[in-house]
Amino acid sequence: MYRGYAFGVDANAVGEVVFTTANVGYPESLTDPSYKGQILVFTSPLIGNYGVSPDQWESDSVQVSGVVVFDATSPSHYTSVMSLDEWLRREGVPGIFRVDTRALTVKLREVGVMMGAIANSVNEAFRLLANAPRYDEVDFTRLVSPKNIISYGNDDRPCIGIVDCGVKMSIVRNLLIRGFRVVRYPCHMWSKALSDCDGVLLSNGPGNPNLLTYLSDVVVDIIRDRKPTLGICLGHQIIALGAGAKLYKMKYGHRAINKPILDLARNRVYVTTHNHGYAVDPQSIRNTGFRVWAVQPDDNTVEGLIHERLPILTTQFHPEAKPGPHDTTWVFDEFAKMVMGHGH
Ligand SMILES: NC(=O)CC[C@H](N)C(=O)O
Repeated sequence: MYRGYAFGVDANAVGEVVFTTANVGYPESLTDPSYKGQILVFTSPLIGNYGVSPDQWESDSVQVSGVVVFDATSPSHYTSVMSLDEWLRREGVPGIFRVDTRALTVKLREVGVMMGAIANSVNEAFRLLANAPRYDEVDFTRLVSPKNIISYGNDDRPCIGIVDCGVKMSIVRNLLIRGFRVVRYPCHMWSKALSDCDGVLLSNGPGNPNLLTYLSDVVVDIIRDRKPTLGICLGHQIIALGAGAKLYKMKYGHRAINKPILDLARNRVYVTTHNHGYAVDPQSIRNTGFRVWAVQPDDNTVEGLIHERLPILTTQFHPEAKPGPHDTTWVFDEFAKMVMGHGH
């Protein structure tokens, strides 16, 4: 139990408690649909310094279940239209501040991520936890996937179909600036994305990828159609699963904007943005037709796969960054080349 003071909306929250070490980019993180179902702890002590502005949002609402910070500060920035506190009130999301986030992070690192609740009393917290389903058992993707098809850009351009499991808007923007038309499909409509578009992007998204059995055939069809494909984060995990590899749940995941990845093909290191709690078992890649092209050098997590023969590329990290460094936006250039027929 960690005591603190309430901010944001006056309500309870329950979810998987995870931490991010990102010291900036809280508006982007809080609107990242991949955080659905999670209570996000910021290890950086001052969150809110530069307020909130809609051009920072990665989706149209705050996606986390609750926010834990040491200090929720008042904003001082010319782009800010509201404080973090006001934003969370409007969005109906509770926060708690003056929590010893260092002690909480050490606990999560040592024991692993776990379900947690933000509540006004211990009894209330226990009641919430007793009634909540476990994070790993809920299909959160269904909650953040769009209900209808959404298109961006001119019809005369080559088209990328996003199988949208909760895509971050920066991914859409990275495709638009490379001259593509972009169409977001509800994830159960993946076969239409394949048939209607020149390339396919399997997006990031929340929750346990093993539950998404309705997406397992997408990989079979991508391989059969030789469809140029980019898989990002959850999309990378779906491609790995569909190819016959296995996933495991990490003890406390990678959520940061300064994670190194080692590019084994180019022998280079990039600093990248991560937000994942599951990862691909490297042993299980053998005989799938894929090879590992990137790893995280601290713990050897698989950070990218590439097909031996077909134009299929994946990243466990986030090439779109937001928040984070732009070292790996070239991944979108590679994908663009694959779609235009002169890449890998
Ligand atoms: N950002 C993502 O796409 C996250 C993927 C998956 N939900 C995980 O936690 O590993």
